[in-house]
Amino acid sequence: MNQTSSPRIAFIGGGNMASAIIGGLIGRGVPVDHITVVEPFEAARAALQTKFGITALHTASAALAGQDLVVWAVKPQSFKDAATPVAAHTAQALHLSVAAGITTDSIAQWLGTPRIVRAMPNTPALVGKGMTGLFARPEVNAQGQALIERVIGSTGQFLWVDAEDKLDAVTAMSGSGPAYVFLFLEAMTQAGVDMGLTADQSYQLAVATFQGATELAARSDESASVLRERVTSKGGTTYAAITHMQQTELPQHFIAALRKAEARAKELAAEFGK
Ligand SMILES: NC(=O)C1=CN([C@@H]2O[C@H](COP(=O)(O)OP(=O)(O)OC[C@H]3O[C@@H](n4cnc5c(N)ncnc54)[C@H](OP(=O)(O)O)[C@@H]3O)[C@@H](O)[C@H]2O)C=CC1
Ligand SMILES: O=C(O)[C@@H]1CCC=N1
Repeated sequence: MNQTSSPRIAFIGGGNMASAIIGGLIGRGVPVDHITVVEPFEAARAALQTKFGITALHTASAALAGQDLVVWAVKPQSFKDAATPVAAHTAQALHLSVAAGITTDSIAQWLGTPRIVRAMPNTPALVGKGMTGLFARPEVNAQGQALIERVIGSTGQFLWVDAEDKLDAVTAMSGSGPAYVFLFLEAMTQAGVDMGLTADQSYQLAVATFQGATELAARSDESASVLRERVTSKGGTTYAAITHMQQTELPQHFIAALRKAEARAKELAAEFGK
């Protein structure tokens, strides 16, 4: 495995999450001919060709031999079936799974190797603003971890967790999190339209507000609650909105929703693991 030139990376599954990571890698200069994708779904193969100029394989083949890294980006329910034809060619590779819930014990059993890192990325990886939680099994050495950091680092930020089950919390937070933000954007846009703005104006205001507020939080030493209070003039407009949100227990509902996502990650492990 060469740490100085671009690694050879195979993706098993070429859907939404694989495309987001591939977009990040290509954006950071990884040559397209170092990326191999196995993807049975014709429309997904066509999308990879159009977006990245990648001709994906229909099924696993000897072309998978000699890869530095195999990235598992299939749905949790497809993982076990997908593993068998790939395992025959990739015993020497390091493996990186992004599948929600599926444990490295299950994956090690299916692939016949314990050299596995589990990751929970998110779709902003596509624009280099991803956030990925990582967990390495003890069998993955420092060189393997450095390769993962290089690959995932090309898609944005990452953090390592010291226990595998913490990835279920990461899944509920940053893995699923972009969908929560998009839901808020949809609701804010609808509110703007209801108040007489055009849909385009409302969407621009909503997106810019998230961008500005999160950038302010990222750069500030102050907590989110202090930043919130600074917007909330006593008896003013924000106060009216925040009071309604608190009285209707929006924060509690939001927290409960994230716990549902965490619980679902654990269910996926039980349903589709070994
Ligand atoms: N989307 C996201 O934001 C995130 C997703 N993840 C994880 O990433 C994984 C993929 O999710 P996502 O990209 O959204 O799903 P997608 O359905 O978009 O992509 C998965 C792709 O894998 C293909 N596939 C199915 N079976 C095989 C096989 N045997 N060999 C190769 N490819 C196969 C599917 O084809 P077909 O449709 O024909 O089955 C599909 O195109 C999941 O495990 C998910 O938990 C993690 C973090 C964030
Ligand atoms: O919804 C899911 O199950 C996947 C995992 C995190 C984001 N998407």
